[in-house]
Amino acid sequence: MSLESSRYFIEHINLDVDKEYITLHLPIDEYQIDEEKIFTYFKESKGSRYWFKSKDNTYNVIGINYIDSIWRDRFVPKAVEDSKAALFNKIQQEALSKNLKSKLSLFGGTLFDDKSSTDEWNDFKMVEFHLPEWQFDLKNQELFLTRPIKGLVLEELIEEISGVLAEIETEELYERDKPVVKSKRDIFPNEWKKLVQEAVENLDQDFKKVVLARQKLILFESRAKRLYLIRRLKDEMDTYTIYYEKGNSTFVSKTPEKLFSIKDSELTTNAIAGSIQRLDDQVQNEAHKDFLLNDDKNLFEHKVVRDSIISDIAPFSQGLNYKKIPQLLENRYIYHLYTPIQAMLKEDADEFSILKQIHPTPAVGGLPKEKASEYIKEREYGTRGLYAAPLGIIHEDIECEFAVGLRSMLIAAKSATLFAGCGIVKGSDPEEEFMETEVKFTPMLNVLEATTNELYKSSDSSDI
Ligand SMILES: C=C(O[C@H]1C=CC=C(C(=O)O)[C@@H]1O)C(=O)O
Repeated sequence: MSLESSRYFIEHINLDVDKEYITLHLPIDEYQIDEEKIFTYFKESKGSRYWFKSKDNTYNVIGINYIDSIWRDRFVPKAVEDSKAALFNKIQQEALSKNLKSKLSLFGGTLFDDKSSTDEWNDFKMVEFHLPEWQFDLKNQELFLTRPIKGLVLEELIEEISGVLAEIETEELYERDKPVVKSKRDIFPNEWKKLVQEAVENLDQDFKKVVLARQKLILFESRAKRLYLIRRLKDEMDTYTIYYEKGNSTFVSKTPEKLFSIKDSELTTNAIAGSIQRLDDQVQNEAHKDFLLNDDKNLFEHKVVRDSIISDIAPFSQGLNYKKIPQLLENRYIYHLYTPIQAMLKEDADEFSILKQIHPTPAVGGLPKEKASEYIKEREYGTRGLYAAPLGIIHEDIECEFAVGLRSMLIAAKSATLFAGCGIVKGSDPEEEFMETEVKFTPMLNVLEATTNELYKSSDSSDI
């Protein structure tokens, strides 16, 4: 940051005493900083940090210290919209340079559903979005710093910012200890297979699909090192990176699935459903891809997801665009059937009403949506919390991007709970679905370097 030019802008700011916060927005492209250095510098802020990187790199945002938040125990779109407007209204936003690209954002989302939560999700509320004190936009190399206006000396702030940036830049990055995994075990594996069988028997002409998830529990010898995770999360391409600390919990996801994004009144979303494993063997992979693109069960599973998303967004749209035949989405460990969808939004559309309507898509819930959601709430073991939930970035206007928290885990002091599910339709086979969930655990097992089977507890794996 050129101090001189920022000083020029600072001198022309009049603090607005009717506002609670001031946000300074400035370029940081002169500094060599990255996510690891930022997290290393702000180690004292543990429990109040996030990192959200979108699949296409539209966003690569890190937030440190939740200075203010909007939250609700129930998801009422109008109430959340009002809280968002009230929060942005408290902020005096000042740009310290011309031609800046990023926008001030809130990060957060909603829980999967309102099933009363076990203790493990206590740190997270039904709906919450956070305004960070420090928001680093690594894509555009810009910074937003938000501070209370009361008692503020603006000139000192600019010295503080350049001091902090210089220190971040010189942070030493050294080898991080990998978490020592003591054991891993599937939670109720046999019961889950029975549940799948029961669902297959319950499905009919009306109740077409339900997504059933299961969990894997990993225990560490000592506390999981967060900086180690940050480094490991850089590894996988073509997925979102979601790293979300709140209190004593950390939710981590490497999801391939966008829920939707809105930019310039255009909504972009996709249907992702229907899967097959990706192997190291090129010949076998070609056979897998060919099978997936032509398999009736997977094509049906995909079509119900696509049609449901389209009917959910239709009331908000004045034009829809998508192809009838699905494409392939190639992730590191898995292939999915994939249909990109675009919609031009009506003028009065708002992001929270769309979010409420579209989530859960049948890729994570089922069809019909209400019936499937009830089934999951009643029959699935445990609470999903942020697994398969919408998480993302919102702005003062309607622009936003939400991902679906798949391929994910919840980390507490000395444990990680991994989540994976799959779409059950008529004809699904419990053993095959079990194997598919195994594949979907791989991204998080890989982050923890816990892919080896030797770590499985020899005792009854359903015993938790
Ligand atoms: C529910 C999950 O994946 C969904 C997303 C893509 C493909 C899916 C499938 O083929 O079953 C699932 O619907 C999960 O990863 O936990």
